[in-house]
Amino acid sequence: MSVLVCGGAGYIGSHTVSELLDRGEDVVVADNLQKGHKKAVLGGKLMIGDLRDSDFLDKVFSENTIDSVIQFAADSLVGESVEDPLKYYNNNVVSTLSLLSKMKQYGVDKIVFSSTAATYGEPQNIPIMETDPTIPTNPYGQTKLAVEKALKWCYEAYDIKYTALRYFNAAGAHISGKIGEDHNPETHLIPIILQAALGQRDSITIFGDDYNTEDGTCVRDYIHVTDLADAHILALDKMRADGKSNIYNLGNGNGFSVKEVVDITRKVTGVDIKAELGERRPGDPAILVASSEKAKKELNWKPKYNDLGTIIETAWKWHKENPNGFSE
Ligand SMILES: NC(=O)c1ccc[n+]([C@@H]2O[C@H](COP(=O)([O-])OP(=O)(O)OC[C@H]3O[C@@H](n4cnc5c(N)ncnc54)[C@H](O)[C@@H]3O)[C@@H](O)[C@H]2O)c1
Ligand SMILES: O=c1ccn([C@@H]2O[C@H](COP(=O)(O)OP(=O)(O)O[C@H]3O[C@H](CO)[C@@H](O)[C@H](O)[C@H]3O)[C@@H](O)[C@H]2O)c(=O)[nH]1
Repeated sequence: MSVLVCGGAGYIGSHTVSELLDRGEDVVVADNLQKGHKKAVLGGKLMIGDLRDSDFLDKVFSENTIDSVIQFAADSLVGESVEDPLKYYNNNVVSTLSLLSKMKQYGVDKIVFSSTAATYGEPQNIPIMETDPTIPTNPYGQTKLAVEKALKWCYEAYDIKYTALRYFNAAGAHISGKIGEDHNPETHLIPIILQAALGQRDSITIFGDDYNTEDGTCVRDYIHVTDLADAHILALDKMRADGKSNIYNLGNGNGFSVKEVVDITRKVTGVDIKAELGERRPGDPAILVASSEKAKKELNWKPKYNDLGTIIETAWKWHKENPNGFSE
């Protein structure tokens, strides 16, 4: 029996594939490589295709014996989603509905879904709890919330068990340095600062310093990618054991402002990275910090990388050793 990892050639997906392989699971990866990389998939079987392609999914489900699915495949840039919402509804909602139809058809009844802190929108409480209101401020978060609702109804109607994991900001790279974050174009804060440290950019731009936060810049909760990967496996284990559906936040509970992230990265790299002030980026909430108590209690999730300096060190190792990312 295999775990099907959709989007497994991407950043978080490839780190999860690595952890699944380490614990002896059979893995099938389905990815259209629009953002992913062949070299990021460290083992298992890679099948290249799009989740919206029904024939492709028939091939995936008929050629393999799938026990459960982990669904990472999506477009996931807040700013781009504001500019092009249809792209986000099309990929994020249509792809996952297409996948769910095939799961129903082939009798596969467990899915772990990559959701996001962006489902909450401008939070009413910090840290954010799973029971807090979900009012997304951008189409990206709205599409993820739409899928969460679809999962709930599919659970009730077809008994497809789901775990929606609402990640906060994924960061860092595999401790070994063998895989890491390689997005093109890169838009995420930490890799952008590291590109500046490598001299690949002259400077970075801070998107707004007039937010209602201590130093005026946005505050985020950065969680190590391997800690995220581990939570997916614990979620699978739990669904296999109790057959229940659930939603969990995954963050490390500490908020860091953009300016603080820049300062810590300067210390880690020893480079005096130049930071300029720019306009706010549309769709950005001021503060997103998680309460992950539910995941710790119910999944027995124990994040290992609690210090942001350590998280950035793992990313720095990857970027220094792979300044041009993956070769394919
Ligand atoms: N990176 C973060 O901080 C973060 C935070 C919260 C949630 N998420 C969610 O986690 C998931 C993974 O994020 P990531 O940063 O690893 O992204 P990523 O872009 O690196 O990975 C996504 C992968 O899915 C593939 N893909 C996209 N659409 C596809 C389709 N229609 N068919 C087949 N493959 C397709 C891409 O080629 C890529 O390999 C996404 O769903 C994202 O929304 C990410
Ligand atoms: O050049 C840059 C890039 C980012 N930022 C800021 O840095 C913070 C982090 O931005 P980024 O790394 O782009 O992540 P987010 O926009 O917070 O989104 C990430 O985290 C979300 C959950 O919190 C996920 O849902 C998204 O998929 C994922 O991209 C934000 O306040 C940005 O405005 C800058 O100031 N300058």
